[in-house]
Amino acid sequence: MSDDGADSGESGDAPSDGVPAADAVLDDLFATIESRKRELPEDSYTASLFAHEKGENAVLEKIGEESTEAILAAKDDDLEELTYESADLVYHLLVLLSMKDLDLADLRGELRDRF
Ligand SMILES: N=c1c2ncn([C@@H]3O[C@H](COP(=O)(O)OP(=O)(O)OP(=O)(O)O)[C@@H](O)[C@H]3O)c2ncn1[C@@H]1O[C@H](COP(=O)(O)O)[C@@H](O)[C@H]1O
Repeated sequence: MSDDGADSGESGDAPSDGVPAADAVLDDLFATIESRKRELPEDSYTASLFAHEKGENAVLEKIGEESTEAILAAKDDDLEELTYESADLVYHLLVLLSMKDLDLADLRGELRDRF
């Protein structure tokens, strides 16, 4: 996928305030993650995952934690918390895909092939 437009809401249908439209948010988030991987800015949490001394274990641990938190929220029927933890989980999964040089096209292709 293209790395252009990372962080600037340039997916074509973004509002002028730079926040991506809901249907573009995964693409814009992934473009931002790819940009952080490339540029490694010091103040970026995403960049800290790519540069972490634990290597990929840092993001794998976060995926484990966020999965557990999502499960606990579901067991509690706490839908707001489930949504919040699911967003944390998806974000960290996208970081993992990027770390492994996969992208949203790979994920979309796999899901589409299951229809
Ligand atoms: N979507 C996310 C995102 N989701 C989660 N996180 C971070 O993931 C970390 C999760 O930590 P924790 O497990 O402690 O979760 P918590 O929410 O703090 O607390 P609990 O889940 O334990 O209740 C926090 O530091 C969050 O800030 C994210 N950090 C960044 N992004 C996106 O990435 C973009 C770039 O961010 P930077 O790399 O920081 O510039 C941002 O603009 C966002 O769009």
